[in-house]
Amino acid sequence: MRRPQRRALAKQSRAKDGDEIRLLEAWIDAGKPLPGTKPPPPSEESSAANARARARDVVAKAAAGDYSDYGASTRFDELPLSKKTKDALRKAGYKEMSEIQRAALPHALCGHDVLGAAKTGSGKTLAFVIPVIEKLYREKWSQEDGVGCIILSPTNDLAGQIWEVVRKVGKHHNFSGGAIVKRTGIEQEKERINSLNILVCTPGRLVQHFDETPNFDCSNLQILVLDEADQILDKNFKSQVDIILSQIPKARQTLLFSATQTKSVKDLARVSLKNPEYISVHEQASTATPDNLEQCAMIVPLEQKLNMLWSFIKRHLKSKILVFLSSVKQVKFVYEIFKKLRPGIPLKCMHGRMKYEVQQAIVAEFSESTSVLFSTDIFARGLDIGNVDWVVQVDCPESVALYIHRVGRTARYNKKGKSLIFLCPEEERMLEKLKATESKIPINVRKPKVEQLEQISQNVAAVLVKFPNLQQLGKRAFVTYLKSVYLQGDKEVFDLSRFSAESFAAYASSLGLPVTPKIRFVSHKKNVSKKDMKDIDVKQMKHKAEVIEINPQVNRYMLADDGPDDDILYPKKPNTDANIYDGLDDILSPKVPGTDTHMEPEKIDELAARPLKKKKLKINMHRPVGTRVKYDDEGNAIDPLASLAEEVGPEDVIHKDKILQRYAEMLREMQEDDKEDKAQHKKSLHEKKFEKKMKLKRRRQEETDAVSDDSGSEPDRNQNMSSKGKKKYFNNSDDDEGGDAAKGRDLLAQQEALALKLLGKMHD
Ligand SMILES: Nc1ncnc2c1ncn2[C@@H]1O[C@H](COP(=O)(O)OP(=O)(O)OP(=O)(O)O)[C@@H](O)[C@H]1O
Repeated sequence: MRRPQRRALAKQSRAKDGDEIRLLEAWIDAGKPLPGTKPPPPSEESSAANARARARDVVAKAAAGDYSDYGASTRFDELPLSKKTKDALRKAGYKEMSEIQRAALPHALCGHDVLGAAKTGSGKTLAFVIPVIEKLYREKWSQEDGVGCIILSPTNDLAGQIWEVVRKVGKHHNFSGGAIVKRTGIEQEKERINSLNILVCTPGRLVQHFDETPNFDCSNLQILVLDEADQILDKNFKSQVDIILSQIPKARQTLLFSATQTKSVKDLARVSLKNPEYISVHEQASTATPDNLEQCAMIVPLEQKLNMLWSFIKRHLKSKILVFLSSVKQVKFVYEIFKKLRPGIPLKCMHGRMKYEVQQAIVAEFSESTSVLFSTDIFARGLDIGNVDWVVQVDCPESVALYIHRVGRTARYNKKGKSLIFLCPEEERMLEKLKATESKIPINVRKPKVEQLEQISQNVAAVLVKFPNLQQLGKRAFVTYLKSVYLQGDKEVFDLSRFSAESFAAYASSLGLPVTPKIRFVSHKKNVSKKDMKDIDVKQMKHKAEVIEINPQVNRYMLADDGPDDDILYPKKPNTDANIYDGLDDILSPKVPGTDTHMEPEKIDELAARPLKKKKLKINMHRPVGTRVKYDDEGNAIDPLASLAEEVGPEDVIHKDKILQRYAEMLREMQEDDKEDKAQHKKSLHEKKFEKKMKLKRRRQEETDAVSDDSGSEPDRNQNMSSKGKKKYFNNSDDDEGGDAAKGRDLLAQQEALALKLLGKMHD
């Protein structure tokens, strides 16, 4: 009895969906925004009650065939969205649209390709998730239709986060989908991937499925989304994205979003956008970063960075702080050391070498509690953690764009936040870039209060003595930091030759290391695959912790999931928004009025307290690729040619001349051996022959003796016979043949002996 009822209900619901889809399609078509149009500013009279009434009115009119121009909507419920989506949005607390949502949703809903740019934390995720769900709903997509949408994200964690938003918004719909991340094994994924309608994944994982999953089919794809599009389209993902684009239909909708959007025509041509809407809602804004973000920079010499970070944390024990370092080793080292030194606030660390579940657990914990999270750039883009008070960049970001993404982990969606970046004096150029008008970053330079700077190098050294394994980690943190600087593409900012050998030594000692680890920079073969290069590095690091070779072709991202010290201070540049920095008084820096951004030399002397006068390393970073710079024990660069002899060890290179010489020697030896063998063989033949002769002689003698004992005639006959026999023995043709055969055997034996010798020599 129940079954027919259920079937009837399903039928009813399908009919209802069908009606709703017809209504939505008519509404979308009738009220769609004209290409290139932006929404008008929201009207003033929007009390919550008014807005709700207006939304009800809009929907009622649409149902009656009077479709509104939804391009001007300010609330989600004024848009031509399915009831299921609206209900989910309402339950999740999303009512008013953000600026990017207002601008992008009307275009995306009516099927336009969109290239969306808006500040970090401004709600870009919903701006692409809603159109995805609505498109599949209107297409009546079901499990049997296979993959209808792919959302690409640069990291697994971000893919997981986006999937959660898809789940939240699509919870009343019947789509299947998932974040294809390393949590589930690839084999399990292969089994289910063809039945998923919405895939959220990294380009690498998707390509793996194209390569390995039988019958993996995306030929029905309706929408492709690239979150953090500029990163997905950059050279690090190029080959993977090209494969993906070759496997999906060209007739699709494409949505590209990022806070730092690509404007490269080449990039956009690759994704074959069709009349895209370029929506950059904050293009006219005075800042590229969130308005509620207070930003500050400090010039900190390499060897004082750890002290500075420690002192900062000790003064912010009630804050949620996200700290960016440039390599996994640094993250691990700083985390382990600070944990041992107990600053009085929970510490966490996160990097790409962790299991996905562990990363998720850490993110969840960090969201909940006041703590310090040390992280690589795996966390820099997209991740949405509530209420981060401070973002501290201990190591300089590789670009202004990365700076924007890192600081964007705080001050999200109307919340307040603060950020602090430590820059070495050698990286001063980055400060200029951040302050450049076109960067639109209102950053304020502060100088720390020296008296509040805690010197922890000795404590760190004591920890290393107690925990020797941390010493290894310290060495690796040291070398990977230098490595990351060396591998940076922007040599205006990252130039190791600007650092003195003494600052390296002081940096090593600030990490508690008793000696400065040796570093060697090497260029490896061209055309080595990224994976191989990574392996080379890892291998080298495994067996020689102190001498690390750096391949300039190793991409920086490879390290990412793999720092600096003293305070030099810039006087603060006058800023018309000076009072927005009031909240920063509590870092370690009093405000210094003035316009000059030069370093104060007396401060450098006072604070850096460097043991020796700076001596510049003679490193030519602009040398042609393929040459190697080596350093001696003091850290001085050795002339590449001078070090060539040393570099080319017998085990490294096989010399052709030497090989030929060795072969000639072997041949001579073998010929001599040959002569000896022949002589030996001849001798042994002679001996045998002689022995036979003697035997015969003896026998004949015996016979003669026997005959002489007999009667007369017979012995002559016998003698004749024996002499005949003797003659016959030596002269008959059989015997002649036997002699040739013996010669042949001898020759064969000689050859075998020779071959054996030759083999023996070769093995030697
Ligand atoms: N309309 C809205 N109303 C209320 N909160 C919203 C709205 N849209 C988004 N949010 C919230 O704002 C926060 C940031 O959103 P989201 O992660 O989409 O930002 P983003 O622009 O993608 O940032 P990023 O550039 O860092 O990736 C999230 O916590 C999200 O839940």
